[in-house]
Amino acid sequence: MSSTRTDDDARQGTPEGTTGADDQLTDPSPGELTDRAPAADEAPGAPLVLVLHGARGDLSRRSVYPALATLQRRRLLPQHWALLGTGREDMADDEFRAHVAASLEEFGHEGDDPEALTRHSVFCSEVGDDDPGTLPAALERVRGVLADAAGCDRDDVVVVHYLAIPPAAFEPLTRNLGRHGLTRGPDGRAETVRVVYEKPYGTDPDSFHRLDAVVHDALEERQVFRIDHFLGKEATQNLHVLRFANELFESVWCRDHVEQVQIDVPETLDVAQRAEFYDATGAALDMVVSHLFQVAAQVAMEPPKGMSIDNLVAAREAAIACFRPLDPADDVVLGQFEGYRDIEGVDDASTTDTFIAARLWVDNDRWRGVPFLLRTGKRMAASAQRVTLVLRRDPVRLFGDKVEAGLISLSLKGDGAIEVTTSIKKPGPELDLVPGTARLDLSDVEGAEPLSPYASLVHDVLVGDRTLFTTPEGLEEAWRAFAPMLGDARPDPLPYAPGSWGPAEADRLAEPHGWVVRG
Ligand SMILES: NC(=O)C1=CN([C@@H]2O[C@H](COP(=O)(O)OP(=O)(O)OC[C@H]3O[C@@H](n4cnc5c(N)ncnc54)[C@H](OP(=O)(O)O)[C@@H]3O)[C@@H](O)[C@H]2O)C=CC1
Ligand SMILES: O=C1O[C@H](COP(=O)(O)O)[C@@H](O)[C@H](O)[C@H]1O
Repeated sequence: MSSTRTDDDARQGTPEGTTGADDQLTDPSPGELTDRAPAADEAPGAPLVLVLHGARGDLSRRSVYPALATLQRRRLLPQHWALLGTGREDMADDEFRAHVAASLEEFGHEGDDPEALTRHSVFCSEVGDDDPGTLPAALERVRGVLADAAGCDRDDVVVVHYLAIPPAAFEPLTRNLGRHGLTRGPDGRAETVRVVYEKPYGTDPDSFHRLDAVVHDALEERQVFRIDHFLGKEATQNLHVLRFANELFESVWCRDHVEQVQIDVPETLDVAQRAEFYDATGAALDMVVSHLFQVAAQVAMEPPKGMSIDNLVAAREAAIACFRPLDPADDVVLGQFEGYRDIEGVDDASTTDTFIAARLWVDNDRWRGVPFLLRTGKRMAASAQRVTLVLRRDPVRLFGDKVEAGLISLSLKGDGAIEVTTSIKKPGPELDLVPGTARLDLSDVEGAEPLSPYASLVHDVLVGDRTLFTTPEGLEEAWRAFAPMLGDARPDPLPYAPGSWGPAEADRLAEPHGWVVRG
């Protein structure tokens, strides 16, 4: 998110703008770490220890190692760094390095250099309630080695704890990090220690409050980075640039010109790989209260006072504060795909939603009366991640009903794309109006070097940029708006055929235009 950083944003002694070396730790065993001299064109940065809790887990393999490999390849890691993987059972360093390499083999990208990552990697056992495990000692040793190599004080080494562990473990691990003195630097300063929380950060308002109280017992808010990876997507980051840097878009970004906003994430994906997690969660909790609400807020926000981190976060959260609590009776349709209950790990009588379509209202002057249509589900007809502003039709009606609604649409998938659909004259002898779409794939932009959401967000953590992370105030408002879905008013999920667009009742919500993503 560096394009929006300003000089006065807190950097907290971070390696902003550094160009990391690609091989400085020739033997990463704690106590034996060495470093090579930086090349002349490598800017120095604060050394970094990334402590990856849950290093053997699915998210680490699928997303975190590939993100680190990308950052390493793109020279976006600081010059001196190390990866400490943790787990409740110990593991030999060599085995861990093989695990990282195998993960990159499976989930990495062309050009990744596993060795450039594994030479920085060591494994240690997780901190427990009473037993500190091997982590605190390993951290101290690595901190010392990196400080020596960088020629800086041990106090200046930045430590990032990434909690890639099940959400139920967030509270106990946070307590244990505090208990074993891992939430502060050696000099007691908070600035050099950051903690990244995966989603979900609480599964209802109570668990959110409980977790946040534990987190704030152990950490200062500025140390906390709550990930919502939809905010890290290139196209999501482009939303406010598209709008605030271009009069063409900003001038129509309001109720006078926009008839509907659609945030649509249908997925063909099944849930069999994680049936137990999914059956306890469902589509609404998995996607809406987190990702879709945050993206809705990115669309709905008022122009921030400036482009600093604080201003952008405040603008996004002010938008969430205007979300009207969902009306489960009128504005929500839940679905469950046929055959879901036959999946191993799913309760035979499960009423878990695998689909949700919801109409969200944003009660402010800009958006009053404009429905924000949110939809997502598993086993649907197609996969897409699309934000669309459906524009009001030709106000002077010169062309009668021939004019299709104009669309401003962003695809959040992959590297992202921006599309504008307008009515045009079909070239030819007649005055035939047809819709025409201009599309810009963000990866085609000259000089573009798109980052995956995880690479982008991990990089932001390393440089201390909190723009794209959620805050307790914003989450509090998100839970307030979602709360009616947690009570007795929650509608029963309607059955839908796998490979379909969900229950037909969901089409009612998107009238009069209908869902833009239709296959
Ligand atoms: N997987 C994904 O694609 C996504 C995951 N997430 C989030 O990321 C986090 C991790 O998910 P994922 O990797 O799938 O989860 P896993 O179930 O794979 O667990 C990750 C690791 O956490 C450790 N672990 C398990 N239970 C505990 C515990 N009680 N205390 C401490 N450590 C524990 C285990 O390591 P060990 O046995 O070595 O201790 C395990 O390998 C979750 O919060 C999830 O919601 C978010 C988006 C996508
Ligand atoms: O967090 C989640 O997101 C994915 C979809 O996001 P993607 O960008 O990684 O495709 C979703 O499939 C999953 O259920 C949810 O937990």
